[in-house]
Amino acid sequence: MKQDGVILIVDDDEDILVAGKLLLKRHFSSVQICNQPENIPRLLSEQKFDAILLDMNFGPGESSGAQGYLWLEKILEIDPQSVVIMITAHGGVDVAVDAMKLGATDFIAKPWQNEKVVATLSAAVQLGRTRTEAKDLRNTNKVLAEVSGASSGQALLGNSPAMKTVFSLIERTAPTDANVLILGENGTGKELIAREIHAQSLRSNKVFMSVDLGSLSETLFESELFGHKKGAFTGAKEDRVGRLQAANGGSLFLDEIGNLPLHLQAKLLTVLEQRMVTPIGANLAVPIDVRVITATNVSKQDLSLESKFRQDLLFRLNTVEIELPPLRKRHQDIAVIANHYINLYARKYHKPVKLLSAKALTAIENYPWPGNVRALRHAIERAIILSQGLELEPIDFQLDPQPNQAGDVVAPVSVNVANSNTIENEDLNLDRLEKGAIKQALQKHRYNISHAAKDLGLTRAALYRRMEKHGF
Ligand SMILES: Nc1ncnc2c1ncn2[C@@H]1O[C@H](COP(=O)(O)OP(=O)(O)OP(=O)(O)O)[C@@H](O)[C@H]1O
Repeated sequence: MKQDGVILIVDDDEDILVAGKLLLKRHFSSVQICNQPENIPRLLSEQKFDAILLDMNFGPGESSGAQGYLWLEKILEIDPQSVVIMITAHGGVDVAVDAMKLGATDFIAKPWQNEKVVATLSAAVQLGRTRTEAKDLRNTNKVLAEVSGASSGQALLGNSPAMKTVFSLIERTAPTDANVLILGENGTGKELIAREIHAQSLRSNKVFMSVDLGSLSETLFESELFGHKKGAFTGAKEDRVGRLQAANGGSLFLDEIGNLPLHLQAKLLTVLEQRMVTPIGANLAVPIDVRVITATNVSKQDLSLESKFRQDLLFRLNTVEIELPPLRKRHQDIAVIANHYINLYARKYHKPVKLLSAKALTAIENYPWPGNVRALRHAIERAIILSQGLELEPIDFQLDPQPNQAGDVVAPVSVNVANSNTIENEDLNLDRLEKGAIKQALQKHRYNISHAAKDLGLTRAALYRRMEKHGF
């Protein structure tokens, strides 16, 4: 069977070209020949060759190899990944060795032995493919690092004294490698802050790896974080690199760290102390270099309970602590964030940019936003889509009257599906029932997404998707 490989033979001796083509055609999928090296740049620009067989001497009586060196250099200049095999005259080993110092992969001496030529080219083609794959991988990694490492393109906004303190903390902390713990309710912008820290850090051109511990099932935690070897447990069909290892060189953002079970807290602590990670089922530990940024919506008070969170791990994680107050406690941020998203969604939905009416601004500034900035953002998106007037009015925001200033829930909820198997409400529309159940769960758990998701039997990610769908 022919090997998948595209080969180019460059030689001014027609006999060599014909013999080489006849031989190699039987073993490789494509063989091209060229009797004038001047055509090499054009050929390389037209096609990718897995291996190039290049003569050392062109022109009658030439034996110095100078032409071969020249064209070898030219080829590597055009594509440094090229795999070039030199064709040397009998006894021209010195010349071949010099060519290899310049970057040739191997050489074949004339007159050649067919088996040797095929074997050399077969290895060369494989090397060529591996080099191309490695280059593609490097490029993919670079793009991934750029995409994930960038500040997500989202502006971190705020005028409040609390946000000014946060900006200053980010600026001072980012360039150090200090671990940072971000505390705040769901939707306050913890992930945005983590990305900003990474973007302003010396690791900004490396990967930013985010792991939402709130949406992982307990069985997945360990393998997701630490990785596993093939066969380490039922279902481990192949080796898997853990997130800690994948974040090597960059920053690892562990969201909802409060959800990490106690026994894995111990394992994480060991990894951070030793800067080594051992995938499940592996014998060898792998060194890692990551900056760890964590976030949680668990209160500081709860986090300092040894029964819930290992205090030695907490001290490792909270070298710097950033506390993000809920939006209702920093209403000076509301106008600037609202205007930013009005512009963004007007562009997205091809709508005219509208101003907030004075009444609308007062309404959103006085609303307690139990879902914080995430909910404000969704409310703006909905308002942009629905608004028909010249300005955005309070009615466009469909603000629920239920929470009072302190964020306490006081309003009754219209749909009750939580405690009974029979649905008393007349409305059996599944979509509305789902919306009602989500609303009820969010209110019950004061917009704690992890708890609401658990109550609804959903992962956090699934709840977010549904919240988005229903415009929460
Ligand atoms: N200061 C801010 N300026 C602009 N947008 C913000 C700000 N804070 C949060 N947002 C937006 O609000 C949404 C939620 O932010 P983010 O995911 O960072 O919150 P979080 O606290 O990590 O939430 P969770 O605890 O649920 O994971 C995002 O769309 C984010 O862009």
